[in-house]
Amino acid sequence: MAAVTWRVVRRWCPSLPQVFRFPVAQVHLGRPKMRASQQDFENAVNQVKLLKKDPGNQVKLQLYALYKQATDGPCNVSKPGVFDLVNKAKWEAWNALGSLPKETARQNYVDLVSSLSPSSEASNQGKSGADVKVQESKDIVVTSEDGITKIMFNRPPKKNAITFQMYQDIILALKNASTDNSAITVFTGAGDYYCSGNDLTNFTSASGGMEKAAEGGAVLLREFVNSFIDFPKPLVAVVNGPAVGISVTLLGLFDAVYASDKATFHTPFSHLGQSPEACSSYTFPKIMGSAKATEMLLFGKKLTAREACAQGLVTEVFPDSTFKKEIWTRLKAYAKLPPNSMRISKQLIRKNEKEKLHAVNAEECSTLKERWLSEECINAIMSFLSRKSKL
Ligand SMILES: CCCC/C=C/CC(=O)SCCNC(=O)CCNC(=O)[C@H](O)C(C)(C)COP(=O)(O)OP(=O)(O)OC[C@H]1O[C@@H](n2cnc3c(N)ncnc32)[C@H](O)[C@@H]1OP(=O)(O)O
Repeated sequence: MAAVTWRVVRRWCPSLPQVFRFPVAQVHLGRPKMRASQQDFENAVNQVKLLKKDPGNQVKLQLYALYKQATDGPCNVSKPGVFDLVNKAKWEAWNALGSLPKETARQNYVDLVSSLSPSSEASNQGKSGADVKVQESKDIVVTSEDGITKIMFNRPPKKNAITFQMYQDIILALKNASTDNSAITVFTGAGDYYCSGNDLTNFTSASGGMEKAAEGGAVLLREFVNSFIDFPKPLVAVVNGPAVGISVTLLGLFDAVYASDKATFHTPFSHLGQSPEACSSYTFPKIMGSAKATEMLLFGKKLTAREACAQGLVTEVFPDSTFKKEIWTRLKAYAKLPPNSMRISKQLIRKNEKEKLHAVNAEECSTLKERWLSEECINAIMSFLSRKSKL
C-alpha cells in the first residue's frame, strides 16, 4: 500500500519515483529559470537514480508528476480506484499539473532535481520547525510549531467524520511526523467536535460494491492502526469536543489524552452492527477493566470527560473556557524536554506490547470485514443515511 519503499519503487519504475500528494505551487526551485534542454532533462533523470538520500514522498510525488508531464503531456489516463492508494496519489499529482507545457515541466523537473543536490539537502536540515504547514490536505491539516506537529481533523460541517482519503492523509502525516524535527505529535479537531468517527458513507459511496469496499476498508484500517501502534514519539490527543467510534478507540494507543469538559466518548458499535477496532478489544479492558470496557464497547455507553478520566482513558480534564490556553502552554513545555529521551522511554513502554497489538489489530480488521457485510450493519448505516437514526 502507501508504504512502498524508495528502493522498491526504483526497481518498479527506475526513473519514476513513488510519490504522494504535493501541490505544484509549493515547489521551491533553487535557481532562476532557464530553458532546460532535452539533454539537461535526461541528465536530471539519471541524477535522481543516484540520489543517496530518500528525498521524501512529497518530493518524489512531484518528481513523478513533472516527469510524466514533461514526457507524456497532461494527464490522459483514468483515475485509479479508491483503494489503489499509490497509483491514485500519483495520478492526482500528475493531474494537478493541468495543462502545464511540456517544456515548463521539463525545466521544473531539472530545477527540482538540482535543488536536491547534497549541498541543498544539507542546508535544509538546519531548518527550525517554526509554524510550517507541512502537509496539504483539505480535511486533515498538519502544522509544525514549537516542537509540536499538530494533526487536525478539519471537516467541521460533517463533525470531522473520517473519509477514506483522510485515513490515507493521516497515515502519511504520521509517517512524516515520525522523522520530522518535532518532539511530540498532537491530534485535535476543528470546530465543536473532536471527531464523529468513520464516515458512514465510506462504504455506500465506494465504487465496486460493498464486498470490494469491505475488503479494501479492512486493509486500509489495518495499515491506519498500525501507524499508531508503531508511532515512535509521544502521541497526545487534545479532545476538544465529542468523540465517536474510531476516534475514541484509538485513544488507547495514545500516550496522553487531554479533554475539554465538553468532550464525550462514545463507541456505539453494537448500534451500528459493528465490532471494536484500533486494538480497543485489548486496550480498553486493560485500561478500565473488563466490566467498564463492556459497557462502552458492547452496550455503547457514552462517557462524559470526567467519567472517561475516572476510567483511565483520559489523562486530565480541563474547563472548556481555559482548555486551549492551558493545554497548549503545557504541551509547549513538554515539547522542550529532550526528544531522544522521550522517544526511548516510549519505546520501552510500548516494546512488550507491540506484537500483541499487531495481532489484535489484524484480528479486529478481519472480524470487521465480515461485520460490514452483515445485515445488521448495512441496516444501521442505511438507517443513519436515511436520517431514521442518530446516536
Ligand atoms: C475504514 C475504516 C473503518 C473504521 C471503522 C470505525 C467505526 C466507527 O467509527 S463507528 C462510528 C461512526 N460514527 C457514527 O455513527 C456517528 C454518526 N453521526 C451521528 O450520529 C450524528 O451526526 C452526531 C451525533 C455525530 C452529531 O449529531 P448532530 O445532530 O449534532 O449533527 P448532524 O446534523 O447529525 O451532523 C452534521 C452533519 O455531519 C454528518 N455526519 C456526522 N457524523 C457523520 C459520520 N460519522 N459519517 C457521515 N456523516 C456524518 C451528518 O450526516 C450531517 O450531515 P448533513 O449536514 O449533510 O446532513
